[in-house]
Amino acid sequence: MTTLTIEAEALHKSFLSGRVRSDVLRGLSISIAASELTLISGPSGCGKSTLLAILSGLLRPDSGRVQALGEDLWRLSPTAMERFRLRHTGFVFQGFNLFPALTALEQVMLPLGYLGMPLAKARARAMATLDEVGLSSRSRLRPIELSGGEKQRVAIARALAKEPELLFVDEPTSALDAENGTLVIDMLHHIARIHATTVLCVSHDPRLIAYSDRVLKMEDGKILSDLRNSVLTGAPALHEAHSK
Ligand SMILES: Nc1ncnc2c1ncn2[C@@H]1O[C@H](COP(=O)(O)OP(=O)(O)OP(=O)(O)O)[C@@H](O)[C@H]1O
Repeated sequence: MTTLTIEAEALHKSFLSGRVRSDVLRGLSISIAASELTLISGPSGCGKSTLLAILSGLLRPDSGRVQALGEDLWRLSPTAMERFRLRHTGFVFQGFNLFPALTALEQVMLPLGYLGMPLAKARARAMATLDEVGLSSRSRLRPIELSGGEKQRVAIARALAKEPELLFVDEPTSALDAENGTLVIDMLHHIARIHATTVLCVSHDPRLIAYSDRVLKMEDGKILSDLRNSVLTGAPALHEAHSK
């Protein structure tokens, strides 16, 4: 049976630029299954990042509802929302968002400190997570000493170390070359599989499709199609499940 971790209903979001209002999400509904890598793809400006921000508790929708891990997300108080994000979610962004002054190990330890984890335990966990992304030998280096692919892997380790149920990923490969891009995609797939993490990724990188369990295509503020990858069930390619 599929367990749903995120269910959103009738999301609307518009932005005002000067006097012009643009409707970015127009009554979008979506359900995300647990322990899968779901990819949201679609043309530039169609609202992918806006949707991700709303589903992850970073941006309030104008209307509609988001149920995440059983919580009615946008009814939480600001403090409860902050706690929810700290305990249950991890983020990976296109620009890595690493602190220039911190080593790879310190970057990964940081959120564990916010969670109140004792230093020795946080250090051991951070080292184990860096090892998992193939960077144990790079733990003492600062971002300036790391390649783009390595920086993104540190960002993944930082998000993963606190073992979040939900991992939100925005354009993880757009700053990377083909080899590093593929490595990062493979890693996200591995995380969903091995850690049973729900990974929700927005990207227009077609390489991500083959690694995703499900691909949702967005256009004009709505989900146009919902494709399930049947690689896991032995079939070779994506097939159309249904469209909304
Ligand atoms: N804070 C904001 N204020 C005004 N307009 C915004 C804001 N955030 C997003 N938009 C607009 O909303 C639309 C959707 O943006 P969004 O970043 O969600 O698209 P996207 O599909 O992720 O695009 P891309 O693939 O290029 O990153 C765009 O037209 C963008 O300019």
